[in-house]
Amino acid sequence: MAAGQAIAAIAASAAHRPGMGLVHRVYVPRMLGLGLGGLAVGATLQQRDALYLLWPLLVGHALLWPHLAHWRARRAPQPRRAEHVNLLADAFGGGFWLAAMAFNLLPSVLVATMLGMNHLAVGGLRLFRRGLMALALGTVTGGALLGWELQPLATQATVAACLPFLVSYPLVIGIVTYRLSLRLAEQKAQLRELVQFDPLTGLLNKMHWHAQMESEFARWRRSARPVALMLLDLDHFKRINDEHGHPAGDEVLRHFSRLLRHHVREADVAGRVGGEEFAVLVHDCSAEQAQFLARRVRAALAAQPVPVAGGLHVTVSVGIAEPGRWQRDAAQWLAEADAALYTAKREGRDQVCLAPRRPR
Ligand SMILES: Nc1nc2c(ncn2[C@@H]2O[C@H](COP(=O)(O)OP(=O)(O)OP(=O)(O)O)[C@@H](O)[C@H]2O)c(=O)[nH]1
Repeated sequence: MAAGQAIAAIAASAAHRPGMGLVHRVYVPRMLGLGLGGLAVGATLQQRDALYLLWPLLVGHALLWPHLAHWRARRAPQPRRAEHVNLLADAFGGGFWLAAMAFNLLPSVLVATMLGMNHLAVGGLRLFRRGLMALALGTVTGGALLGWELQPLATQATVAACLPFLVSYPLVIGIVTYRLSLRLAEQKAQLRELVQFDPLTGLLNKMHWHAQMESEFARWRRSARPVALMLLDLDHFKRINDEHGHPAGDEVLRHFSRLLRHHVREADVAGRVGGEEFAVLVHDCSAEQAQFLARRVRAALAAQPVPVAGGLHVTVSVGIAEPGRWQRDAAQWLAEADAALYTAKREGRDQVCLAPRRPR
């Protein structure tokens, strides 16, 4: 993906309010969890001939609450916080049903475990602890309203009613987690693009190109494999901006970067290191050989006017330097290429200059 697309993708996701992703992610699991959990609770209520009044409450909680919770969180100024409150309300409701089921062991453990899993997944230990408190509060409320009873054994029908919840809910959570991890990997790749590449040209940006230059210099010190550093600076670029506007200047930069990419090899490292300044690390190449490459780039630029403002003729000045034992560090290597570029500018532009050779 080009760096420009990465910016657009990240900007698009930033356009959503923070926390909306969470609100959408918990919607389906809550619908399924409460729907199938409600089935297990219903079977237990049936088993113990519970209060008639509990049935509409159960239907409302299992079938209506997930939509109400989603609607509430979507409209909240802070969706993430609202969703956390919803999750605590889930726990309170769960606690109430534990008391209403007279702590029937299988559905009670199932409900408490699934709630705990949700809280841990969404808000870590902090939400888990708060969820436990909400669960306890719901249990106390249920016990106080309905009386404290203990009927831990489940009938066959209750066990059967627990199975769909037991089987499907972890699978759904698995799918949600997998999709989340895919999204995170995608965003990580987008961020990597942003950190490394120049959004206008798609070449390496200054910071990353400099890092490559440093490691290339270190590699050369170890192996002495030839490498040349080429600095290319478009001539009188300010005039292009002034006479034809900034967008035309941007098109010139894009045009030149395409041309540069076309002429260097895949292994060479090209970057945009300033407004209209580009740099290439040309591998397995002496300064003299790099000079041929630079002349080819210069000739190609001269032969292909940039397709803006009826065809703009642009020229480029180039400075080239090799690494040498006399250089303390990569910065000195770069300074020599820069001095050669300065010579090319001073001597009339549109030309290629080599840094003077020194004894190795
Ligand atoms: N369109 C556009 N212009 C840029 C960008 N970045 C820097 N510039 C412009 O590039 C111009 C560079 O001008 P100078 O440094 O004076 O260089 P120059 O006009 O090319 O002159 P010489 O290098 O001496 O030939 C400035 O006008 C900057 O505003 C960019 O991303 N897009």
